[in-house]
Amino acid sequence: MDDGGSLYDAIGGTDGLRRLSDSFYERVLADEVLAPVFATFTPDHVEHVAIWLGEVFGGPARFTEAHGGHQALLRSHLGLRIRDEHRTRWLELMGEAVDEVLPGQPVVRDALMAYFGWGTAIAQQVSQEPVGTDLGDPGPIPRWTRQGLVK
Ligand code: HEM
Repeated sequence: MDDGGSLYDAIGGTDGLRRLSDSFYERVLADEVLAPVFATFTPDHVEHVAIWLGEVFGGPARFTEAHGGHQALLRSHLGLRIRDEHRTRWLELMGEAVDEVLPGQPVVRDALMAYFGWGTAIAQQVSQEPVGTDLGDPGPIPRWTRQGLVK
């Protein structure tokens, strides 16, 4: 079946994801709802998010190999106490970033936003637990295609 290829390729690989991550963080840091949540932001985040998304969307497993894998990602969100309004705003700003970086690609947009809807719910849930919580083994980093989560 022709499934249109990986989302990673559709976005333009790691460079495309860097552009997406850059555009997103520019918006976050200028946003009065989210900027305070990202008070510990450093420029490394842009690259780390691009690497994470690359692995999720079918690119190389670089987050697993060099950045602590699924568990490290979950741990980054511990203690943030993300509220509904934060998550809603996160999704709005990511939607704007997708529109800027990938204009005129509604099918890819829908697939990305479906992942972000799913992933932000997990981030919000984990963020209610205090820093240092033992998360156990969360398993490998999830993979997401145009058909959704790979089971
Ligand atoms: C699909 C959803 C999400 C993904 C893929 C994601 C990805 C990431 C990644 C890769 C990092 C680590 C950055 C680094 O180590 O440099 C990170 C950290 C962070 N994320 Fe998320 N995130 C998501 C949802 C959210 C949401 C909904 C919020 C809040 C509204 C949020 C707030 C933060 C903050 C504040 C940090 C920095 C924590 C620190 O200082 O280490 N994230 N996120």
